[in-house]
Amino acid sequence: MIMSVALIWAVVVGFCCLLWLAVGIRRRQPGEPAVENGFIPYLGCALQFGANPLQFLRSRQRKYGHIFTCKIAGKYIHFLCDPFSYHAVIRQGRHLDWRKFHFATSVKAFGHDSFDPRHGHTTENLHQTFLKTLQGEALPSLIETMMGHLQDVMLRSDTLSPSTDRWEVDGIFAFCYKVMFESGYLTLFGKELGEDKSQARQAAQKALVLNALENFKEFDKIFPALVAGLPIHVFKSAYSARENLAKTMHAEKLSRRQNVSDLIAMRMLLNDSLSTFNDLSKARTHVALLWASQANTLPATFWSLFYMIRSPDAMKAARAEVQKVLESSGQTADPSDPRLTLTREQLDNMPVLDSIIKEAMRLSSASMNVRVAKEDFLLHLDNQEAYHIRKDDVIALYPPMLHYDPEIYEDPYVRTLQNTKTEMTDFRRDSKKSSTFFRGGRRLRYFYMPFGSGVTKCPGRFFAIHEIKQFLTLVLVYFDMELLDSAVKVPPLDQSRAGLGILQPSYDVDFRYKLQSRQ
Ligand code: HEM
Repeated sequence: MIMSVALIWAVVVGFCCLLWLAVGIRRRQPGEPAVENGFIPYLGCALQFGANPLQFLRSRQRKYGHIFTCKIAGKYIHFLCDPFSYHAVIRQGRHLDWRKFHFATSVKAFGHDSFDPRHGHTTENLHQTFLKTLQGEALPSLIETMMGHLQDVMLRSDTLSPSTDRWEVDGIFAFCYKVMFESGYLTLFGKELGEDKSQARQAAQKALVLNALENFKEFDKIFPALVAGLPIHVFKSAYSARENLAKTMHAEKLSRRQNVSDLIAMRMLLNDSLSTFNDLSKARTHVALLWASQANTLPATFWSLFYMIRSPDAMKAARAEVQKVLESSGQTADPSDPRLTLTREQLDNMPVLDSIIKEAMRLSSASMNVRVAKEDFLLHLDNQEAYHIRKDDVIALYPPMLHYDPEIYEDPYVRTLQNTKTEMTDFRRDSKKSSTFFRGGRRLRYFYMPFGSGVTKCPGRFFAIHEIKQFLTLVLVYFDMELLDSAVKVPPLDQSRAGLGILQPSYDVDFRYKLQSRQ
């Protein structure tokens, strides 16, 4: 009896294996890139890729060359590793769909109805909404509001309560998280105070932001799993965290807030006028924007502050730059009346901070640029080779392959803020000069891509750089800061989020800060 059950199982397993071999794996057709199906049905190479994406891609690049195909979580992904061919993907955009993947990912993660106009829930051109409300004329007011909130959070509220005669010890990531989250949240979603400015009202407002922060953290933890396709219901606490956030973003709640950003105000209007979304779906679209505005900014701020504090040279140069900008605008920092302002032009003219932020992001960004083939087509690469791509296959660019390429960035891991050979790391040069980078003697068009590329390039990138610059400016003018361990190692990147943007540190790094005393 036991023998026959074992035999039946063996036959079933054997049959499944044959079925998988017959239909579950792809065979390379003439003219196609080399293909790796991986050993695990559906997942394919997902685990090997996930363990160390850069190492995985480099080893396949050595084996197969500029382009190869890997099955990952049910999708066939063509990884393009030749930076000179990145332009080819952008040029042949007519064969590629950038919306499909992005819209589908947002629906999966945030649970709202689709933004894809082809699905008929809305006619809003989301891309235009973002450009109108995050760039150009919309930018100065975002910057001004953020600067006010940053100073309120650092000095007026009880978030930090720093003093001149006592060092406070905190993790750098924890510090950046609480200051940037609260300031960014209030900048986008405004404050619910109305006429009532009583202490009780202020406390309720504070509690709302703190709850949002906790819910955001809980939800953000499982974000990679959602993108990989796992349903949110598997993660009970993350699901309720997301829904708690959505509850605070229903139209009637948001309409009570003051100083809501143009982005959220316009999205509310267009949700009502151009979509058939129900109230919950509308609220969830705002949660998606909260995530987009914070998930990368928080770790990017951490890495910027960490690398700056860690390098005495960088810190000295940054302090001098900040001092110069304040002097030239006739401002002095007064922590008891914190009202510094910096215009967009002044912020654009801070090459030292610019370099610190850009280098910090070069070393920590891992956003994968993804396009889906609309039809079978021939992808022409820079070296005149051409490859057949099948409909619905994915083409991916993985910028860390550039960011850590020693032929582009000499000593890519150690050069931060010490090497003066290239403009991006030379924090004394003028950032307005266009940077040029080469590989094998040829000038590169694409060498730095933390914000993505082409049509899907992050629309919030100017605001993001400005808000991190404002943050660094303020910590430099108001605080003295030191690492607890001046020889501390750079914490490893948490690779579980590889592909999704700026990676977080695997663990936090302690520092101490106190208010600068003024004579
Ligand atoms: C250091 C900070 C930031 C980084 C590194 C970053 C990076 C990115 C990346 C890589 C994408 C996807 C691009 C693609 O898929 O090809 C993206 C999309 C987006 N980002 Fe950012 N981002 C940052 C900050 C912000 C901020 C502060 C905002 C808003 C206030 C924002 C709003 C958005 C939006 C709305 C999208 C979706 C665009 C679309 O689908 O059309 N981002 N960002």
